[in-house]
Amino acid sequence: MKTVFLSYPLSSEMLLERESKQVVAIGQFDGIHLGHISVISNAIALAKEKELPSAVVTFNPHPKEVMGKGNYEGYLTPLRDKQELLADMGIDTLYVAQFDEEFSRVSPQDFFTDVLLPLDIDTVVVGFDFRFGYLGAGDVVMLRELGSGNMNVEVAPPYLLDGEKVSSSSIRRALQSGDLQSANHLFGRNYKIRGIVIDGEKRGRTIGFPTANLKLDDRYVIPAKGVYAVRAYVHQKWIPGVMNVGVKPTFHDNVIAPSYEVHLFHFNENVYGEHLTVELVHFLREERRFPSIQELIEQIQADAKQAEELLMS
Ligand SMILES: Cc1cc2nc3c(=O)[nH]c(=O)nc-3n(C[C@H](O)[C@H](O)[C@H](O)COP(=O)(O)O)c2cc1C
Ligand SMILES: Nc1ncnc2c1ncn2[C@@H]1O[C@H](COP(=O)(O)OP(=O)(O)OP(=O)(O)O)[C@@H](O)[C@H]1O
Repeated sequence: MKTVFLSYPLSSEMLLERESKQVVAIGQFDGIHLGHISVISNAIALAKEKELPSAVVTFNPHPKEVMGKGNYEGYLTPLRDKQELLADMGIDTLYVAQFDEEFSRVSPQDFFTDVLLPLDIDTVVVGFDFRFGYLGAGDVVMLRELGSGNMNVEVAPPYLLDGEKVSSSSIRRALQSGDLQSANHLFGRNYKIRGIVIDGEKRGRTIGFPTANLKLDDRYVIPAKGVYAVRAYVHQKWIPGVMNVGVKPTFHDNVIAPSYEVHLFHFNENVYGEHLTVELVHFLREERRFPSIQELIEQIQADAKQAEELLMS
């Protein structure tokens, strides 16, 4: 998959020499959840049928990060994860439109004329509630009007699960409240985060549970504080383990930023400075303050046993 970065207004260097038209899905697609997958698969199927290449247009940073003045809760799939997932799905080109204040003020008409038309689109695929342009003033009715005579417009119906529209917002809420099971159900896969292993306080070893402390690579949505059964991709293998996301209240007061600590089972290799991908499989319990270190150790032993059983089943 090629990734092409676009900034507004588009220049000719951003537009590759094209041999044919293409089928393009447009959206923020943070999470690449089941709803997004249905829209994108629609584009891929149409592209196959028409023997044309497939593409996705997305926006980066997330418009809510740019417009939200720092209140943004984080990404489910930062750009790198999005690229990986879309490449795996078989998308040929990913267009990443640089989202900034100026781009946010582009009208729906100008977005169509200045961004979509130059992409040489045969068919554009969007979800039923797609909005575009300044203040989200453009919708699928307007897209069909603008498209008429220029390109086909395909609108994917709502993708529902248990009667509700699958959305990035509902997945963010589920992750933040410890409902990992719902989040993973809505993703259609397990949530993953990626980070580099940094020095911790080196206490883990002394309590019998050495942990790899992660500094996340991107501004991910912070999952609920607590203990998770996980698998980590390290040295080309998926290794089961437990992760604590939290502030270690047994040892610290007034810590705000949570740490991500992973204890891998039956693993004794040096991973400092390496990048780990951690897949969150089950939420086990909330983080607690223990009256003694011994009680914390006993609880971690129980967590590890429970995680190992769950991950084996
Ligand atoms: C599975 C697991 C569960 C944990 N649960 C808690 C907890 O409930 N409360 C707490 O204060 N610390 C908890 N911790 C964090 C430990 O206190 C921490 O791993 C230890 O202090 C080592 O920290 P360090 O690697 O920064 O040295 C947990 C750690 C693991 C691996
Ligand atoms: N459940 C769904 N069914 C069908 N189309 C969807 C669904 N969710 C999103 N889409 C479509 O996918 C594209 C990207 O949507 P977007 O990422 O804004 O959706 P979202 O998951 O609802 O996000 P948020 O919760 O942040 O509003 C849009 O074209 C949108 O209409």
